[in-house]
Amino acid sequence: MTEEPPPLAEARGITKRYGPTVALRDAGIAVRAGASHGLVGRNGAGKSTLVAILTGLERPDAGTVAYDGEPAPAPADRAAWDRRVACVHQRSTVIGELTVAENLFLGRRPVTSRGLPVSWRRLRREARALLDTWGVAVPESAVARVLSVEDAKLVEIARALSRGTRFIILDEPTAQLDGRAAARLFGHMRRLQDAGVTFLYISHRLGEIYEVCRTVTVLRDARRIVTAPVGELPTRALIEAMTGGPAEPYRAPAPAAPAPPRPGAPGPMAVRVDRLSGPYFHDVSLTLAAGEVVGLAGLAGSGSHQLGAALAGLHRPTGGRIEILGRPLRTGSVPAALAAGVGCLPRDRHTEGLVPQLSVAENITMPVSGRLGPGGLIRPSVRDALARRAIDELEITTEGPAQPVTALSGGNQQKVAMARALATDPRVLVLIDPTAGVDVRSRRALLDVALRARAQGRAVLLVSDQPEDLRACDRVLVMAGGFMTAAYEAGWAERELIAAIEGIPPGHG
Ligand SMILES: Nc1ncnc2c1ncn2[C@@H]1O[C@H](COP(=O)(O)OP(=O)(O)OP(=O)(O)O)[C@@H](O)[C@H]1O
Repeated sequence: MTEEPPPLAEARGITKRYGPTVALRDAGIAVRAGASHGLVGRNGAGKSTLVAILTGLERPDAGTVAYDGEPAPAPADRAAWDRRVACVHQRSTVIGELTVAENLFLGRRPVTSRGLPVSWRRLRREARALLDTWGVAVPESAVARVLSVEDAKLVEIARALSRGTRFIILDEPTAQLDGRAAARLFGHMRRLQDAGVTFLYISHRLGEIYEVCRTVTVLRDARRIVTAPVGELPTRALIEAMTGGPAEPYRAPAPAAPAPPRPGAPGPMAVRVDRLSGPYFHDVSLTLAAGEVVGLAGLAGSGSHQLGAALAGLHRPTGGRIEILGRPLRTGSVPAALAAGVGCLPRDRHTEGLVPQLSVAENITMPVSGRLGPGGLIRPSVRDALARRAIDELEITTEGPAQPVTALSGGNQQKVAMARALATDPRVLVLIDPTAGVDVRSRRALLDVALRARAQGRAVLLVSDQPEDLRACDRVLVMAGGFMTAAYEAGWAERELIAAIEGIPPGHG
C-alpha cells in the first residue's frame, strides 16, 4: 500500500488572539496538492486570519504550519515563504504606474551571468515568456493602470508562480468582477490546475465554491466546523455549517419569484436624472420615486457604477441634470449631495468609504459629527449610542464603538460603511454593490436595510449585477456600454435579465 503524501499546506491546532478577540481557536486546514480547496465562513469567522498565518504574515499564539510535511520557514525569510505560497487579495498589489513587465519582476530584476541587471528589452522578453508559460494574454509593455481587474489578478498570479510557488490563495477573487469576467477567471484557474497549481479559494458566493472546488472547509466562530468533498455537502448543509442554524430562511429567492410585497405605491418623485453624460455613460435618463427600490445592473464597462457615484457627488458628469427632491443638484460634490439628502454606500470602501485611522463609532457618525453635541462639540456618549444602534441593527461583529475600524473583518467593515450611509437619515440612498464581500446571512440583513428604507419612504438605487440583490427591487434598469438599454418590472425571468446585462438584444438570448 502506498502511503499518502503529506498535505501541500497544513495548519494544525491554530489559536490566534487579538486583544480580547479570539480570531482562531484550535483551528486548522490541510490542503492536498492538485485539489482546489474552498474556505468559507461568515464575516469575522477567521478566514483572513488563517490566510495570514498560512502566508507567514501573522504568527499563531499556538499551533503549527507545515508545507509538504516540513515546518514552515522562519517568519523573516520572506523569499522562502514566497516559494511556498502566495495570496492574491481583493485589493490589487499591482502598481499602476509601472508596466506589466516591471510588476512581474518587482524587487528582483533578473541579472546577467556577470551579475548585472538585465536590459529593459530583455526584461520585457522574459516577462513575455513568463506570461506565455501560464497562458496570460496581457501585453507585457502595458502600463498596469489600464489593466482590467481580471487581468491584474492574472498578472499577480503569474508573478507568484514565477517566484516558485505552486500554491495560490485567492481571497474573494470575483468580488469586483462581473459574471463574464468571473467565468473567464474560472477558465484560467482550470488551465493552471491542469498545469499543477493548487488553489485555496475564499468566496461568499457559494455557487462558486461548487463550481471551482473539490473540497471545502467551513469556519464558524473561530473554529473549523467541517472539511468535506463538496459533493457531500449540499448548499443547505454548507449554510447550516456556516451559520450554526437552519438554512431555510436565508435561501436566495427562486428565479421568477413573485415581487416582494410593497407596503404602498411609490410616492412623489425623489430623483430625476435627465440626459446625463460623462466619460462612462451617455444621455442617461431615469426617475426614482420616494418609497421604491430600483435596481441598476450592468457589466464592468456599462457605466452603472459611475452613474450611481454621480448621484452621490463622487463622480462629475459633463452634461445633463440631476434633480433631488425637485431641486437641481450641484454635481461632482459629495457635500452638496449629502446636503441635498443623498446617502451613499460607495463601491470601494477602502478609498471612498472608511477612514482607517478612526474607530467604528467615528466612522459611522462622521457625516453627522457636527450634530453630536452642543456647538459642534462631540459628546462621546451620544456618538456611541448612535453607533451601538447601528451595530445592533446591522449585526456588526465588533468589540464595540471604540474599536479601530481596521480591526474588523472585511464584511463587517462593509456594514460600517452601510451604517455611515444611513447616518444622515437620507431621503435618497445609493447603494453600490452593497453585498460584495458579505456572507450569505448578512446579505439578507443588508437587503432588509434597503427594504426598510423603502418602507420609510426613501428612494433607493441599488447598483448590482447579482440576481439575488436585484430580486429585492421593484424594478430593474439595465445599462450596457454606457447606455440605458432595458427596464424590467419585478417578476422578470433571470435568463432574460442576464442576457440584457450581457448586452444581448432581446430574442437573441
Ligand atoms: N488586527 C486585528 N486586530 C483586532 N482584531 C482583529 C484583527 N484582525 C482580525 N481581527 C478579528 O478577528 C476576527 C476574525 O477576522 P477575520 O478577518 O479573520 O474574518 P474573516 O472570516 O476573514 O471575515 P470576512 O469574511 O468579513 O472577511 C474578527 O472578529 C476580527 O474583528
